[in-house]
Amino acid sequence: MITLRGFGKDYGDFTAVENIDLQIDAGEVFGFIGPNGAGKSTTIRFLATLLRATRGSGMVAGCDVMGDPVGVRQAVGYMPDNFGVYDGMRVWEFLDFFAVAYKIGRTERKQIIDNVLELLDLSHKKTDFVNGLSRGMKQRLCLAKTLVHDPPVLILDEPASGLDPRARVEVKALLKELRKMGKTILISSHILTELADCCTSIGIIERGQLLMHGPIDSVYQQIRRNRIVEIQFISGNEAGLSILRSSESLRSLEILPSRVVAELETDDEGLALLLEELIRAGVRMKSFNDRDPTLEDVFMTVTKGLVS
Ligand SMILES: Nc1ncnc2c1ncn2[C@@H]1O[C@H](COP(=O)(O)OP(=O)(O)OP(=O)(O)O)[C@@H](O)[C@H]1O
Repeated sequence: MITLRGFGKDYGDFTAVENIDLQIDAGEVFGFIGPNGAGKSTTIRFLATLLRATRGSGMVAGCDVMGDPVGVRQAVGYMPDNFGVYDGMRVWEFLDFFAVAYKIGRTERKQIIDNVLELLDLSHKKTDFVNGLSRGMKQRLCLAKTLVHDPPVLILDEPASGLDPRARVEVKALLKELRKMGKTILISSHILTELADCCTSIGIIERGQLLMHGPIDSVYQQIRRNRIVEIQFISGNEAGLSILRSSESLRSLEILPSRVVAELETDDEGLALLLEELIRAGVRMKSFNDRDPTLEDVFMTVTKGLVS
């Protein structure tokens, strides 16, 4: 549904995105992850036909991004990272404005607006002024406007940024609903945990380079050779830390107030030996937990060496 071939963008002599190759299949929810300034919005704005590529090309729903921008716009619902509205615009007028832009007829528009408002739980705000809505509701309204022309592809730039936890949960639930409706979704975020449970695949971008991408399970597996162990000491902390530090398999060590998080390049046997060594040295622990990597672990592992 979305393909990038050698996409790159320079702003003057600054390279914001190098050469990205990417493929997102129909029905996927692709999480585009990277810190501020990594090149997410630049890539997204290209796919939304708002920016020309310096090199490479892209296809969305069978339409060439640069050769057939009108076709791409018809296929895409785009949510920018920030959006403005005219003063004095009511919720239904905002949606009507976009529906007219997509050349949807008057009677059809009324029905569509009611449907998307219902889907996004905004029916009761239909005649309110947009500027009077809470941030969470504004984000939902912006999501609603991406749906008015029923596009197969949604491209959402940080849809949950600045929202409180409850509103973020609502956005996630909506994404799941939209996926069930068969939409292909590209969603960007710099908050990793935000995307962990709603994506089917992810791409990690850092300084304009796509460092890794693929189905979320295979990305986890690729870093699975590094084990993340959380240890809670009761006593013998110093001896415990010194054993960890002298372990050849140690890749990183994070000392938190409540626990120690060690990343070790080892297998089950290696972990068992380490645990034995700690116990033999008299270190007392209330937990030694080999936990599954989180999206954050994936990100830290993948970007290692590139993030200064
Ligand atoms: N119009 C522009 N002119 C010059 N530099 C730009 C322009 N737009 C973006 N950049 C630069 O390109 C780089 C990538 O920016 P981009 O907005 O794509 O990153 P991002 O990953 O979306 O970050 P954020 O999460 O902060 O939005 C940044 O260093 C940014 O300063």
